[in-house]
Order: sequence, then C-alpha cells, then structure tokens
Amino acid sequence: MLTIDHVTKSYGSFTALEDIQLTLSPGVYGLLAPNGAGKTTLMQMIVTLTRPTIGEILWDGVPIEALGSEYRARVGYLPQQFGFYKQYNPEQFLYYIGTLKGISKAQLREQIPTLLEEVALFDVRKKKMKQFSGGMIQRVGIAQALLGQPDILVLDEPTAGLDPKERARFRSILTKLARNRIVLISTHIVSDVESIANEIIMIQNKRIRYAHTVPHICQSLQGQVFEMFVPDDRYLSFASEHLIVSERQQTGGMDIRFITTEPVQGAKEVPPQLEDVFLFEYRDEVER
Ligand SMILES: Nc1ncnc2c1ncn2[C@@H]1O[C@H](COP(=O)(O)OP(=O)(O)OP(=O)(O)O)[C@@H](O)[C@H]1O
Repeated sequence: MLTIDHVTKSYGSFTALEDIQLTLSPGVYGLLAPNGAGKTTLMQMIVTLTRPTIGEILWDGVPIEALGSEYRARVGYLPQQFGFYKQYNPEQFLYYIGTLKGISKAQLREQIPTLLEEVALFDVRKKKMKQFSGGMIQRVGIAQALLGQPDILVLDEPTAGLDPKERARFRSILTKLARNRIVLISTHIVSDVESIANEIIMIQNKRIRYAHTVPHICQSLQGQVFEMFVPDDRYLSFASEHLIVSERQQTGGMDIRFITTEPVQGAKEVPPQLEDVFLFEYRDEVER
C-alpha cells in the first residue's frame, strides 16, 4: 500500500501541492485535473524524481526514501515526454532499458516477449520505431514501465495525442495490467479514465478535491443536471444564466445539458456523469 502522508510540495516560494493525503492499494486510479494542477508534481514525488517539501510517502508503512533502490525497483514510470531511440526496434529498446534497470538477461528473455504480447506489439517487435504511430510508441512506453514487474505503475498523460481507437485500446490494455498492482494515470480527459478507474482523484487549488469512485463523485451533482431544448432566440440569455456542460445543434435551437440549483421550466433531470462534475468543478479553468 502506498500512502501519501500530508504532502506539500513547493518550488521556491510557489506551492504546487498542499497537504495531499492519499492511500493507494492495487487498482486503477485516474488523476484528473486541468493542465498545471500539479499532476506531474505528484507523480514525480511518487517515483522519487523529486521530494516532498513537507510530509512523506510510505510504501507498506516505510518511508520510500529509507527504502531507496528497493522501492525504485518496485516502480514503473512513463513520463509525459517519453524519450526513445527511433533506430531501435521495441525488442532492442526493452532489452536496453531493462539492462539499465539492472534486470538480469535471463529475466529479460522471459519478460520481454510477454510484455510485447500484452501491449499488442509482438508482431512488430523487429520493426524500427521510427515507423511507429503515436499510439504504438505509447505502448512501447508502457512496456518499458512494466519491465521488472512493478507493484506501482505511474503513467503521466499516456493518452496525449492518441486517436479515439488507440485510446480505447489503451484502456483495455490498462484494465488487464491493473491486477495486483497500483496503476496511477494522469489525464485531463474524463473519458480516458471514467470507465477503467476504480477511483478518481481530482486536484483543485493545490489540494485533493475528490478521491473516490465515479458513482460517489457523481452524487455531488445529484438533482442538479438537466437537459432541455432552447430555441435560438433564447440561447444567449440562457447561456449567461446557466452553466452549460454540453450542447447539440438542432433545427431552430439547441439541445442543452446544464447544471442548475434552481428549477427551470421544461427541463428534464438527468443522472450526473463524471464529465458534468469535471466541468462544474473546473468551470473557471477549463477552456470550452
Ligand atoms: N520545477 C519547477 N519549478 C517551478 N515551478 C514548477 C516546477 N514544476 C512545476 N511547476 C509548477 O507547478 C505547477 C504544477 O505543475 P505540474 O507540471 O505538476 O502540473 P500538471 O497538472 O502535471 O500539468 P501539465 O499536464 O501541464 O504538466 C504549475 O504551476 C507549474 O508551473
């Protein structure tokens, strides 16, 4: 179990995260927040690239700093900017990274073919990566993070730049990988994690806003999400009075999904979704 115990991180006089308190046990965690909220900072502390200014991180009750390399061997990390060698094929690259991680040749021979299968790259294992799509490169990135069979897998915006088909493939791969390990995925795209995360962690104003299941988080907007048709001539005044979460053009007006605490005539209440909560919580930060 990984415990983030009252962690604050400052860069000089700027505080990026404040009093973060989290407990992670095996499962998928979606770290969901707009850019700049501190997702990378939190992940970098978990993978020991940077240290908390205040507080500490513990693995099964022991501070990770005290565990040193023993802890780092249990962690797999895919950074936001993942550096790879275009001239290498995935198999060569995994041998190279595995050797740097100190994994024995025998273990690599056993692990690499399985990993390539798991991320659906076995058939292209001998192809140079310069020919690969963004999605294929990200899958190589996951495979390298999985070398050494880590207990904690940290993926920083792994779906950035991927098309919808690759995103779907990614979700199904991650679901399989999450058995018996902690998988922490950061994203600012709700649909990337909504269906696969056991728990969603939202950061707001440098603190944890939510760390809970999707249904539990959605309850926060129960009875406040509505849909209705708004004719063109009423659209502008409606938009200025309500928080619109989505809209679809129709003849003569718009089908609008919106959040309100006041009753609106003709509006139909609908069950809240995670996207509604995300747009509501970050209404001043998210560009729409
Ligand atoms: N080394 C650093 N020195 C100073 N400020 C930093 C440093 N690293 C991050 N920050 C600041 O801390 C805040 C959180 O950054 P962080 O990269 O953790 O956010 P993020 O949620 O991962 O966003 P993104 O997806 O854009 O990376 C930002 O305001 C950022 O400018």
